[in-house]
Amino acid sequence: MPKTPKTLRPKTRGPKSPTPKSLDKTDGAKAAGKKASAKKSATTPGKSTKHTIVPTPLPAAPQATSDVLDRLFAVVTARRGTDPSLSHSARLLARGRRKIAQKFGEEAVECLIEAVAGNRDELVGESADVLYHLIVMWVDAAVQPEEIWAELQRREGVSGIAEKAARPHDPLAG
Ligand SMILES: N=c1c2ncn([C@@H]3O[C@H](COP(=O)(O)OP(=O)(O)OP(=O)(O)O)[C@@H](O)[C@H]3O)c2ncn1[C@@H]1O[C@H](COP(=O)(O)O)[C@@H](O)[C@H]1O
Repeated sequence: MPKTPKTLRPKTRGPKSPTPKSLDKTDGAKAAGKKASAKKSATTPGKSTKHTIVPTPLPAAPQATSDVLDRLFAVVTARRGTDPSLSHSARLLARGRRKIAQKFGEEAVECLIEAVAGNRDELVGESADVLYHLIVMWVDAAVQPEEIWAELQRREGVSGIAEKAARPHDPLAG
């Protein structure tokens, strides 16, 4: 039976909407303020009192940073050789390099489709899929994330235009 195209399958992962509003500190404080003033007017109808209710700030959501990539790499590395029925990473790693590369390619294509279509939220979700599958590929190939970070750092401050112009001229390139 032909496989259902992945784009038609329901996605179980991927933030389809940005950070929930309830996690937003500013909105939370606003909401708490509204609630407090509603309470206040309910207890003192038509008259203001000298009591001020200070809203309790909601705890801030932990800041998401790119450190998550290092943590994900450690988790995927630890999954290697574990029960494939319990871990998607273990399953992918057990299926081998070709399958891992294929999955990465599929996710990359889905990512570019969303980019071209201008679907911003879907692009965020697909980008996370691409990074996850790229990390599985690094684990399979025994590439450490630090090697990638070092390569990016080496390139820092070097314009791509300047780098290309400095390459030895290839007479066959025209
Ligand atoms: N970030 C991810 C992540 N992104 C996507 N996926 C999974 O990737 C799968 C993609 O499904 P597909 O149908 O495309 O792929 P498939 O099941 O290989 O299907 P076929 O193509 O073989 O038919 C889904 O099961 C997603 O849940 C992920 N699975 C795991 N992680 C991270 O990896 C950690 C470890 O996960 P496990 O290894 O599953 O414990 C988790 O805690 C997460 O942090």
